[in-house]
Order: sequence, then C-alpha cells, then structure tokens
Amino acid sequence: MQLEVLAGNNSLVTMLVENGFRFNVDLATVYWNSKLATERQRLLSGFNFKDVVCDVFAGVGPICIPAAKIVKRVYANDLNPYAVDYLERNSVLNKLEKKIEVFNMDGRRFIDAMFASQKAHKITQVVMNLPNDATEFLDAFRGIYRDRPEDAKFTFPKIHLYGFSKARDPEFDFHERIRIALAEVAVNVEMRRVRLVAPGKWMLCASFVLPESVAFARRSPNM
Ligand SMILES: C[S@@+](CC[C@H](N)C(=O)[O-])C[C@H]1O[C@@H](n2cnc3c(N)ncnc32)[C@H](O)[C@@H]1O
Repeated sequence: MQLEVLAGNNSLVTMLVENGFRFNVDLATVYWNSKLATERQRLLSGFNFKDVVCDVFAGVGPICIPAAKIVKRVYANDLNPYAVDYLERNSVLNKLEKKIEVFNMDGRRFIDAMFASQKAHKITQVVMNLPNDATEFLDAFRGIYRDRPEDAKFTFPKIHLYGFSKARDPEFDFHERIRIALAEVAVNVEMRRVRLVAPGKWMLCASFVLPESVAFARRSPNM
C-alpha cells in the first residue's frame, strides 16, 4: 500500500506501542497492522513458559517479541531484510534479544532448517501469519521427521495458521485447503474468525497439532 506523509518531517519511520511493547517501524518498507492487536493478545494468551515458538513470517516482531516475554525461546524469521533489521532492533528495544534468534530466509527454507536441526524436538508452537499465502507453505511440514531414528523423542508442534476466505462457509473452505495442503484425510482443527477484512472476506486463524502421519510422511521426489 502506498502511504503519503501529510505533515511533519518527510519520513514514515515511527515508534508504535502495543500492549506495553515498543516497535520501531519504517512504514515504507515493512508491514504493520494495529487492527490485529487483539488477535495477537489472544494468540499469546495460549503460550506458556515451557513453549518454544517459531514465527515463520515474523515481520518487525509484534507476535514474537511479546511471546519472548512468556516462553522459553523464540526463533523468528522474515524474508524482508528491512523487517529483519527492525525485528532485531525491536528485540533490543524491548530487552528480549537474548531469547530471540532471528533468521532472514524464505518461510519454506526456514521450516526445513528448523526441523532438520537439533532445535526441532523443542519447538512447541509455530505461527504462520501470511494470510494470502501461508497455506501454500504447509507442505514443508511433510516428512520433517522422516530421517529421524525411531527411538528419538518427538514433539508435534501446534501450528497457528492465518488465512482469508470469501466462501459462504469460510471455516469449511479454509479447513479443506489445509487438508489438501497437508495431503491428509482429516485434520483436527480449532478454527476462529479473526475479523472481516472486506465485505464477505474473513480472516481466519486455524490452530492444529501437526499430525504424526504428516511429520513422518515420505516426500515426493519433486519436493
Ligand atoms: C502479514 S505480515 C505479518 C507480520 C507479523 N507477523 C505481524 O503480525 O505483523 C507477513 C510477513 O511475511 C513476510 N513474508 C512474505 N513472504 C515471505 C516468505 N516467502 N518467507 C518468509 N517471510 C515472508 C513479509 O515480509 C511480512 O513481514
């Protein structure tokens, strides 16, 4: 979205405060939406001190920085180098940099890298807030544990996936897309409507534990 400066110095760099956390942002180069403040609080209220969180599309940190205050450890990623720069600055600004490890990768590569590493068995929550496209990244979870020794200890993370739907039954539509993306017959999903973003267009959040059958699936040769 193109923004115009109406008054003041000719800059879109500003400081925002949300739920007591401070965020330095350049609205010309990074994403910010204050309308999601309540949803972010709701999501965070489900995390606890034992959790290890992976934020795949972290932006400047409005989910992962407050999460770091609650949970044991956070791995935060964004493809946009400007967002990553602000994410690092905001981690320091909120004195949480010791609990947050920042990555600058494509979301699919980030999921692959996280679950191929020793960090995998500790990750309990995965946040995927890229509502236009996040469903298309779900196939990255297929086979994440396929090469692990059978006697290894596994955690099946809870995934919080955001999406849009214009369907008459948005929950059914979003659930179908998740099921197809995971190539799974049924997925036990908690579904909630976040907000109406345009007439007839809902933003939804689907939360589900990664099915064991998906985590151990064999990958097709073209993946
Ligand atoms: C809707 S914003 C959400 C940001 C933040 N979680 C929030 O709640 O404000 C989506 C973020 O995903 C990032 N992004 C887009 N495509 C990506 C990709 N392929 N891999 C990783 N990050 C991506 C964008 O740069 C943007 O910061």
